[in-house]
Amino acid sequence: MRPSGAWRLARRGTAALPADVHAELVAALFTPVPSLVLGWSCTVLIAVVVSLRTDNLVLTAITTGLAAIAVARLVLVLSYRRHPIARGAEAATVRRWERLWALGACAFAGVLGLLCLAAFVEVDDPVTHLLVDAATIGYIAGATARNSVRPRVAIAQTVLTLLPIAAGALWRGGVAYQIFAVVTLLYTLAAVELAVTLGRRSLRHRLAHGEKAALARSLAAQNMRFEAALSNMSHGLCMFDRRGRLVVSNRRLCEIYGLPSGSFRPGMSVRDMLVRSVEAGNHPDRSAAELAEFFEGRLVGGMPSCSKMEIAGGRTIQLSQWPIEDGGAVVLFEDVTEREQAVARAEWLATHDDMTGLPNRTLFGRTLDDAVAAARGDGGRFAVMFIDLDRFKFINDSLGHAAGDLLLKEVAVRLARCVGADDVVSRLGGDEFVMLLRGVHEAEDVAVVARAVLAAVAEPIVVLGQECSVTASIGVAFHPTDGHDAETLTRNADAAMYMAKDEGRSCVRVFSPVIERRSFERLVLEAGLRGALERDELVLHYQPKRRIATGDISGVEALVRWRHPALGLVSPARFVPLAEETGLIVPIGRWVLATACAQAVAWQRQGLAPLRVAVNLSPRQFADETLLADIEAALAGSGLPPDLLELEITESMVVENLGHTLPLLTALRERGVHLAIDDFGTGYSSMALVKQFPVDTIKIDRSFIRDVLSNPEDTAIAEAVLALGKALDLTIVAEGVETAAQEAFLRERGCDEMQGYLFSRPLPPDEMAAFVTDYELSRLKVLAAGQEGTRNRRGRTRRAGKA
Ligand SMILES: Nc1nc2c(ncn2[C@@H]2O[C@@H]3COP(=O)(O)O[C@H]4[C@@H](O)[C@H](n5cnc6c(=O)[nH]c(N)nc65)O[C@@H]4COP(=O)(O)O[C@H]3[C@H]2O)c(=O)[nH]1
Repeated sequence: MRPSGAWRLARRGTAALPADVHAELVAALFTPVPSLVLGWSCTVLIAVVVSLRTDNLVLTAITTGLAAIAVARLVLVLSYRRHPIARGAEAATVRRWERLWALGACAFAGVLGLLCLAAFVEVDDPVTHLLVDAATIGYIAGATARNSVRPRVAIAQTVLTLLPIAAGALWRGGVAYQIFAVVTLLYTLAAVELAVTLGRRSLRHRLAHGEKAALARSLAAQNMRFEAALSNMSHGLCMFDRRGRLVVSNRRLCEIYGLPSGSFRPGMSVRDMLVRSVEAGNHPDRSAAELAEFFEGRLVGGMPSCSKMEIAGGRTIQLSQWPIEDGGAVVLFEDVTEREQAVARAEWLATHDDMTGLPNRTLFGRTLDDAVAAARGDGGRFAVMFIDLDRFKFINDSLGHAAGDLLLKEVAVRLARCVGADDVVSRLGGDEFVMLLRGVHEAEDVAVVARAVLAAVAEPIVVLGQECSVTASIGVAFHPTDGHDAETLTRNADAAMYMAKDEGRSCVRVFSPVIERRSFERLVLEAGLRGALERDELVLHYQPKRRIATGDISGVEALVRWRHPALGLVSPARFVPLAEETGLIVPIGRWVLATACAQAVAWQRQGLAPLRVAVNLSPRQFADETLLADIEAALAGSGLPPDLLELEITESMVVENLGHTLPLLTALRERGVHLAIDDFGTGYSSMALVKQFPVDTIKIDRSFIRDVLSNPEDTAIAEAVLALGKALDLTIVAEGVETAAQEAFLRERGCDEMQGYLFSRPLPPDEMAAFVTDYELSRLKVLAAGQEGTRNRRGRTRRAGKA
């Protein structure tokens, strides 16, 4: 059998002892005090008796020394009582007390031994010998027991006292004394063995006790750490035994369930715990019995599992449970409400438009995919409606993004009101919305929704105190005729929407092969437009205007064209809206201004009379802050006098941002540039506002001129604009005049100028110069012919008079 740790230590010296054990052993030497004092007193008393009885000087002297040592030891013991070895005392202190004790003990034993030896040598009295021997044996018996905790001291005392007795007995001689000496020696050996054995035993005992105490201390520390860890855990925790009884739980568990700390006590059943939780109002719609059924099955002997529990206040608690070896389980509770909400928010954001709350492109795509898949099974028909706000970019640019956002939010609310519960409205981004209309089969079904959408969007919207009006252009594609997948359907509805925009906006177009072709063309145009300026593919044509009363040319309008390498000469009606959307209109417009001004000067240099050149401005260009600088640069670069430049703007451009427009128009006017309102009658046509603008000319849109003779409404509008022009002393130009009858109508009502195919189509610069020259020549000829005719008539009259 291997010796235990204590046994091994007992055999080693002080240095190998743990400090606390050594301190305890040394402290044991000094207690109990009464037996000590009694032992010493008895020994000294017998020594005194022997001295008095024998009246021997040597014995008296030794007795005096013994008494002095006893007193010194008593002082030492009393001093120790005042300053006992404290817990955790330094090793040096312990060693000092041990040394002092050993010194006192050995001195006392040595002098006692000397007394015994002297008694045998000096006195021939068996009674004396018996007295000293009895006193010594008694002292040694007590000393061996007390000093066994430090066996070396015990052995030293035994040897120092008993060996002199044995030596004295031998010296005395005689059989009895010799037997006495031998017995004393044997007794010495027995006492030494006893001291060693007791010493080892007591050391073992103390070491074991020390180990136990250390273990207990470490367990207590571990418990404290466990308690601290339990209390400070961010998770709630509880442990159940195999009968489903609570073994331990922490404070956080009570916090999670809003219960006072200590509500869950060891020994409670799951059911008891759930009753507490139900009473606290955590489970408004579930009973403790229901909940317990759910838990108990999982707890005992269950598998590791994770589940979630919704509790009152919209909170979510995640429960993770693990079985433990003895058949019980540990359950961790985590309040995952915030995490769940963050995940839900992230998921929502990934699938919704944050601003309007509508499904975004991703979710709409998925919904449409599902609709396609479902329709594939039952051959169902549904429609995708693409909605784009007209002139939204202008509102955004002029009123600011905050206003634009508010407008989009309001539009989203209105669109949602136009559809049924099964339909979906989504915002794809910017001002683009798309709808999935499930319950529609015929174009007429869609038309009902489209009309509702147009009306809802057109209702004026007040944003940031400003009333705004927007319209919508709508494109529709049907499943399965216009596409068999989500992407194609959306793309074709988008193409139809562009068609609606091209055809005047605020209308609906259903996808068709024509639209498909146009949308392809649009893609081609979009791809080429960016480099058209650099590749020098843009050209200007000019259309002359004529004063109706006099017949002379009042000016020309510059109209841009794009010489597309594949599509030929592309009309501005097709690419200007595209340029407007992409912002390319700003550099294109800058080029038009510079080219038109330079051309006007070039014609003059060719010998033509000065012609005022009119240039169209687009909304985006008009809102661009470089416009004034661009105009000044065009005038300065060409040398054209400012009054020979006219800028054509639409009513809406002016009206929609008066704050920006009025100062700009005033600045242009101050520089002498002419201003004309184009397409008058198609927009706001607010007479009051026109009065405020520093404009020179109003152009009646050609859509009113086309049927001015046959459509009473168009007649009324044209007459009203002419009356307004007269009242405000503005020049009125009629656009799109194609017939002499239209011109006659306009002349009769006092229209100032006309522009249209009747007079001339837009012409390239050279042809324009030739046209003007020819026209002036023909006018001169007509004038000359008129004068010749007059002369001939006068001659005939004179001749007739003479006759
Ligand atoms: N049916 C018919 N049409 C006639 C008649 N007389 C003239 N037109 C057409 O009417 C348009 C007049 O220009 P607009 O109203 O300013 O309308 C212009 C203008 O708004 C825009 N545009 C043209 N050039 C520019 C430009 O340089 N910058 C900007 N921003 N827009 C331009 O494109 C529009 C269309 O220009 P165009 O295709 O050149 O079409 C021109 C012209 O060719 C007629 O008797 N009958």
